[in-house]
Amino acid sequence: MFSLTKKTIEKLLNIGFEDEYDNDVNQKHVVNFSYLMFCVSGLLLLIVFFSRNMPYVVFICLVGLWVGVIGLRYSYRGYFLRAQLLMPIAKISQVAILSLFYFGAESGFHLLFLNVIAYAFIVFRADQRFIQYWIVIVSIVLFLVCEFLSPKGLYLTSFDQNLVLVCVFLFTAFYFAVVIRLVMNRLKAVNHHLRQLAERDELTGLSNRRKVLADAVNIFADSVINQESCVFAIVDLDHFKKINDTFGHEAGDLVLTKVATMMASVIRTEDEIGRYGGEEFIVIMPNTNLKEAEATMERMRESVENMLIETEHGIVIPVTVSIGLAPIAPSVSRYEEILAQADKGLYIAKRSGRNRISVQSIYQD
Ligand SMILES: Nc1nc2c(ncn2[C@@H]2O[C@H](COP(=O)(O)OP(=O)(O)OP(=O)(O)O)[C@@H](O)[C@H]2O)c(=O)[nH]1
Repeated sequence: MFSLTKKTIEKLLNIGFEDEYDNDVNQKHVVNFSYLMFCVSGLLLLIVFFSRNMPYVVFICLVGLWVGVIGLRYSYRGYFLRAQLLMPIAKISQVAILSLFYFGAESGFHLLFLNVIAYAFIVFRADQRFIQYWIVIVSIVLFLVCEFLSPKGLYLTSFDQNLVLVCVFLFTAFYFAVVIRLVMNRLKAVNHHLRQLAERDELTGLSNRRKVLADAVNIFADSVINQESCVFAIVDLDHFKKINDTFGHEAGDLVLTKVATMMASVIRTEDEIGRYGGEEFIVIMPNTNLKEAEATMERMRESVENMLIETEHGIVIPVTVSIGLAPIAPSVSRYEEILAQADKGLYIAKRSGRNRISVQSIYQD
């Protein structure tokens, strides 16, 4: 029940846009949310006026509700600017009518101008400052008019008055809380997305060079401090230039992607893998002794060798990898030295005929 309500609300908030990373996504959420709140408050007022037997005002409430639905419809159809603009006009009219003509300023309805001001600041972009300032100025002026002219409205008992004030307070607090939450959630999602873009290799989906080297620094430091074994490996596709030249660059990309996925599936979740550059990858295996690392890398080598990667014409592309391995040694103070050792291992594996692994270790365990 709760998740169904949540899903329905999310659907309503997302009216009129699908792209999660759309530039105006925050504003659109707030616009839709404001319309939802507008409709809900309009409905409540409708009930109040109906129960007080005031058909004339009930009619005005119905008009307000109709405007709310039109706003949502604008959003749905993609007329975002119209949806943006109609909301403050409708809200200002609603609050002004309530405060100046019906309930009077003592009701406290005019505090709802705060919501309009918050709306204006969040929903309009820097290039829409003109509209933003107008909405803020009109709201402030009308607020002051209500406050200082103190128009009298319907006779409200002190209980009625308190009730309205509590409702206005709750409505405003809820509005602010949800709007801040919407903005924060979006910010979090965008930050996450940006981090992904900054840390992922676009082609293979693995960590990119920057991320895997940052991991290397951290894992190296942790291993040294905790005196744990750790092994670095560099994996390089054999004769990759030939694959590109023979089957085309697109086929080369396909090979890189498939091999990367296969390699990532061979290692443990606590291991790290990333694209070092071109057809070269780094694997970092924390908490692993050399024998275990050799076994994992041998499994990786074999898995790649046995892969069946086909071009779109059904031709199988033969792929193998050479791997250089190096464990952390107590005498080493920088991770770059371990990487250099692994690179040396890779060079030897290539020179010895490729499709093999080679260990460069200062000490064997
Ligand atoms: N398709 C594709 N090719 C790439 C990419 N990045 C680098 N390459 C190619 O990878 C090839 C690497 O060639 P080399 O460094 O000569 O190495 P190799 O042919 O694999 O030879 P060995 O490493 O000695 O076995 C170059 O032709 C690059 O253009 C990429 O993202 N996609």
